[in-house]
Amino acid sequence: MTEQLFQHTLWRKGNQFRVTVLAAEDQTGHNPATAAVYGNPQNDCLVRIHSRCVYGEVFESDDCDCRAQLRTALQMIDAEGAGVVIYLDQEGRGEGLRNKARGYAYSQEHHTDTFTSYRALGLPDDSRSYEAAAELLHRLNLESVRLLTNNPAKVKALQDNDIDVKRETWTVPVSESAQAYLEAKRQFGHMIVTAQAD
Ligand SMILES: Nc1nc2c(ncn2[C@@H]2O[C@H](COP(=O)(O)OP(=O)(O)OP(=O)(O)O)[C@@H](O)[C@H]2O)c(=O)[nH]1
Repeated sequence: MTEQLFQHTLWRKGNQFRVTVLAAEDQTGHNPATAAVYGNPQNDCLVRIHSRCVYGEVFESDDCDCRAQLRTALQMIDAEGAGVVIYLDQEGRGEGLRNKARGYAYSQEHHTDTFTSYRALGLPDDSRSYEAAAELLHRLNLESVRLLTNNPAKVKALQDNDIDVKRETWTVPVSESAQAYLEAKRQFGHMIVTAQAD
């Protein structure tokens, strides 16, 4: 089925932005890829592709960097006046909340990091896909972007979908309790330079 863009505006901290939802017309029951589009983004604009984390973003858990990254990306793009934040409903690195919660419980019982726990539970390290994000960028006429990420899989996924990517190195200050998570991501190949505690 052909996917369509559904668009409208919202306000954030006094600035208006455009919401762009990429979905099949009759798509209900799960959340499609969504973009917050600031200003009039052109090639080489700042882009953040962010996967859902209910613990960090909604419950304000300090155990991961998800909330800090999302807020920082929104602030940076808002400050530049143009750019895109794409939000993907890919909780728990694509495994969903049930398996994410199982992983957390396993980690707390066995003192393992998140990747070790997933493996012990027979789950893939990361089952996310970024095709919908690439499609959204194409629909926004963006062929090259400055991507806010430390995750090489996101860079490769966009490149594989014919988008030229310059990785925007960033360091988002996070609390002490997120350091173990950052270290696990680093060992898994994320290009995290330093992790600052606030
Ligand atoms: N299983 C599990 N998933 C987590 C944990 N903390 C965060 N996540 C998930 O990890 C993913 C983080 O996604 P993003 O913030 O988009 O990106 P990233 O892969 O960390 O890479 P960056 O672009 O560098 O931030 C989301 O799917 C979260 O739900 C955790 O402790 N355990």
